[in-house]
Amino acid sequence: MSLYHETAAIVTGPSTHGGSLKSRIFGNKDLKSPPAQVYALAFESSKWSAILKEVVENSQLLQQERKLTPALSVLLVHDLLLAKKGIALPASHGLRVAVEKHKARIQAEFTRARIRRKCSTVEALKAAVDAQLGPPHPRWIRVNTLKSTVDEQLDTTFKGFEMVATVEEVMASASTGKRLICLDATIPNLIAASPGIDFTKTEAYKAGAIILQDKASCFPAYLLDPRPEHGDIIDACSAPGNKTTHLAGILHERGFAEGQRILAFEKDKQRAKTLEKMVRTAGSDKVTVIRPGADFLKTDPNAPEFRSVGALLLDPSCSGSGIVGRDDTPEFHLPSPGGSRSPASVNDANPKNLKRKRESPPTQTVLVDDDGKETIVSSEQALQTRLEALASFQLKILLHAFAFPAATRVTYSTCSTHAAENERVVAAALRSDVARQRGWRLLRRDEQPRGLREWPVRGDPAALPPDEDENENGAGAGAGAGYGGSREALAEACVRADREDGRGVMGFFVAGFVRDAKKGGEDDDDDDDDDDEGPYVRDAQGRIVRDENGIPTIKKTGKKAIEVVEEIKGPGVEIRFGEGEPEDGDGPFERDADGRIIRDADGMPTLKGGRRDEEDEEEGDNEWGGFED
Ligand SMILES: C[S@@+](CC[C@H](N)C(=O)[O-])C[C@H]1O[C@@H](n2cnc3c(N)ncnc32)[C@H](O)[C@@H]1O
Repeated sequence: MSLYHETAAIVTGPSTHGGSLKSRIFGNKDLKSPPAQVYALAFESSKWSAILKEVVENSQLLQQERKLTPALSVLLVHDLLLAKKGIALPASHGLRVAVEKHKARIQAEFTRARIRRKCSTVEALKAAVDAQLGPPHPRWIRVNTLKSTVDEQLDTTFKGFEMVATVEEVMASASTGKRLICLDATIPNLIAASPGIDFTKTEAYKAGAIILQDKASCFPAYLLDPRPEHGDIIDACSAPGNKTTHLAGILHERGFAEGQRILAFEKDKQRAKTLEKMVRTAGSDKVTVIRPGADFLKTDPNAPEFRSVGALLLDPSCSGSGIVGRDDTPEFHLPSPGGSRSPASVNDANPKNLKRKRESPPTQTVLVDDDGKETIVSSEQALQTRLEALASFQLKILLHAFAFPAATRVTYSTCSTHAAENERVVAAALRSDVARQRGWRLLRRDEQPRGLREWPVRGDPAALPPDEDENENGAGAGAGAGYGGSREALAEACVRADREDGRGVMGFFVAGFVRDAKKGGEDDDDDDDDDDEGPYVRDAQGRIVRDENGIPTIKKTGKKAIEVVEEIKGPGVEIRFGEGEPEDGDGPFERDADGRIIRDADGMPTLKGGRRDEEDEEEGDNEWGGFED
């Protein structure tokens, strides 16, 4: 089968089978033609197909040449008009002859299509067609400080490039063919280069001195801001290793503390091999301990090996909806076999209309997450179900990280644009027991490293329900219930990147969490729950399940909390549920100045009035942690 027949089968096959165009082509073992050639023809023809459909229909090609199918006609006419070497078939091949016979008419229709779009040259038409794909993205190159410096790279890899001041100038060079670079103003050691330049053949790339990494993907390690005093750093979801090696680069510049390591978890053994290769090439293998096939969620945060873990970077699997070029293949427009003349669809070249087209929900989309799991999203409901499953896993990872006893910094990131995987996961994490007991809070914008403090694209407050603490003006009443402040404050602390806003980045989200090491550590009296989620039974969303009187059930015993309280409370202690705070608002036990329950040497709480709870001791139930959710 020829290149054209194979490509026609791909572009007309169901796009929901086999994932993105790239994976459908490169994963197709039956292809006879080189996959790269099939991909280039499929992609470029799709990009031009709205115009080519018009040309084929208006030239009546399909009526004249009955053996041509609509898909074949678009592919062949594409190469006839736009490929440097024309149709890639021998001159006597039937398909080539069938199209070239009508060359004059086809070219005349192409000229008419161009003029209808008010493009004075073919170059101008090409630029209009490229505009369909949104702003061109620069090549982002992170200089790996373990192996090189920006100055060294400017003198070698980027010799001959012209330095400009802004990324907008770099992006604009897509149409001029100039080779431009600029030093990024947000992330240290990051360079933006003109779109379309292939750096994978350079010596620096092969040696691991430069790493191709989108600017937004550099946010998490920079926000985590790892330092020698943080002890071991966990990268919980590491492969392919962009952020693992970035962490190593930052720590290298600051100087690793004696024995300080990066512990890199990767559940997928196959992906762990890529991680190993990347870590080795980047020269960070001596400071990185890779756990191939290890599930971060199965680690015991209190295990001695994690005693000195001070910071964790969490970049879990997500829907990947922010990734540039993952499934951005333009629609393939087929000409009508009947040859009805196309209306002069000038709107197809109007970038405004094209953008609207891209944004309108596709009839059927395939979500491909980092685990390679594909979900056909044919309805809003199917998308919501997938997002809920991802968000529940992402929240679990975050709460697990909060439980590491010495941890004081955590970053949570996704390459998703969905609030369900982003702001809402952050809000749910802040509402969790483990966050409250250990004192985790968001790293405010004014506390972030300068580059991200100044980065203007922030979280979306509208994506969040009002906080329990928030008054009707939207102002937060302070920490405590809910996520401890206003929606605006939470959103301001979150960092987003928008792939459509002309800053040349992929869609991304990151938030940082910090806590005071003294609160909720191993010795903290309040921190005696069964697991990360506290002592009460919870629903799938992590909310405490209460009965009609507002009474929670204790996980360990299966008893209603009131029954236990009845068991442990002494005479005269009145506890009211469902009306807010019991008694004076602090519960029945004595508390210290910081509000923590006072316990004796055996860990038993002391009831107000001085009585230690005997029955509780008899039951052997010393897990009681008060009334806080
Ligand atoms: C978004 S990717 C990470 C990208 C990576 N941080 C980078 O910048 O190169 C998510 C990765 O997490 C891995 N993963 C998912 N769940 C995991 C778990 N429970 N424990 C460890 N790794 C996990 C997936 O296999 C996938 O390789």
